Amino acid sequence: MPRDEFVWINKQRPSKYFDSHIIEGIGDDTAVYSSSDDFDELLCVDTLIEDIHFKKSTMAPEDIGHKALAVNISDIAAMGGIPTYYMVAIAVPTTWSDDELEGIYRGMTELGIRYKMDMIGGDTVSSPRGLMISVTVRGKVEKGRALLRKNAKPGDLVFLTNTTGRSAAGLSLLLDKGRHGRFSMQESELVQTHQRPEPRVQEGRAAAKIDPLISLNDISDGLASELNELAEASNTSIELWETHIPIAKELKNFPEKNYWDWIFYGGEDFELVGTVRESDWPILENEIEKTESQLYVIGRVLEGNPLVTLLGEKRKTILEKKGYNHFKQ
Ligand SMILES: Nc1ncnc2c1ncn2[C@@H]1O[C@H](COP(=O)(O)OP(=O)(O)OP(=O)(O)O)[C@@H](O)[C@H]1O
Ligand SMILES: Cc1ncc(C[n+]2csc(CCOP(=O)(O)O)c2C)c(N)n1
Ligand SMILES: [Mg+2]
Ligand SMILES: [Mg+2]
Ligand SMILES: [Mg+2]
Repeated sequence: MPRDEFVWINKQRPSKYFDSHIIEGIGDDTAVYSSSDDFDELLCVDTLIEDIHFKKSTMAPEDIGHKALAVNISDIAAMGGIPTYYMVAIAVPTTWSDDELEGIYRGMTELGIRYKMDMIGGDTVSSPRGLMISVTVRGKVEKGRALLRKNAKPGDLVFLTNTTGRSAAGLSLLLDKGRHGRFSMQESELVQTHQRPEPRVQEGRAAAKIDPLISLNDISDGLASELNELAEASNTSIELWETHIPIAKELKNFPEKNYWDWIFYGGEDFELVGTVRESDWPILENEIEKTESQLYVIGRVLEGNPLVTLLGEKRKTILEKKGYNHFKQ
């Protein structure tokens, strides 16, 4: 039987933590620990590997640098936090030139500057095959206000920023034509979403204003997978309403018939999905209006076993946790 990434990680979870300052260890988008009277610290690490997360044919060096930092900033956003510092570990094969490495750092630094983040260290090694870049990001959030997955409560509305499936559609185009291929305007939008995801920090900060605290997750492995994680962490059941799921205009015009697979299971959207009490919905809507993002209600949290279901006009289907799973591809 193939291993499952999530089952495996759960097995590594220590039964207790020595340090009483740890608020959340393994199990959310970032670790959370208390540091001062005003702020809690957030810490996360995500890694990109050549041929798994990118190929030279799908991403320019600048895109790889941007994305390696962006996916981590996205985890800070998913906690409602502000990113502050980062460290970079890189393993480099001889097949990568100095210019390409400069490009990676250019893409990363440009994004870091936009968020006023400081790069404070890292590590450099050689690699026998394939480039690896692993970024560790530290962030902060007002004391006791991290937006944990377990905050979802029965009765909450499920919300999503913008649309999903665009990154997977962009990847499909890139695998087909290569990054120097000819793309229509709409195709270029999809490609851009895949290569340069924009972390939703402003949106996470907007969500963090709501009291009591809401639940939030960023979408790396796919909408279905992330909602299953929310359901598991909060011991609730989640029902999605098919007619409420937003479909990006670029997907509607896409010749590919089955964009629903990309929407639910594609991954790497780095949008935010969460749950909010119905009475707080207008406040969230008002706060998100101040950002560049659209906000959609896509379902409701119910009591019951951790499960994600999709209610269509005629039928009800279970959305399995079958997004991207590193041990199952
Ligand atoms: N090898 C590992 N050892 C210990 N803890 C891990 C390991 N891999 C992941 N974790 C922890 O498991 C939890 C879930 O990690 P995961 O990487 O799935 O979250 P994510 O970063 O939100 O998702 P993604 O990596 O798909 O962007 C986090 O708390 C993370 O720190
Ligand atoms: C060349 C190429 N092939 C496939 C993919 C798709 N992909 C890779 S990892 C991942 C999930 C998120 O990763 P993680 O769980 O590490 O955050 C997805 C959707 C890609 N980006 N590039
Ligand atoms: Mg995450
Ligand atoms: Mg991770
Ligand atoms: Mg992540």
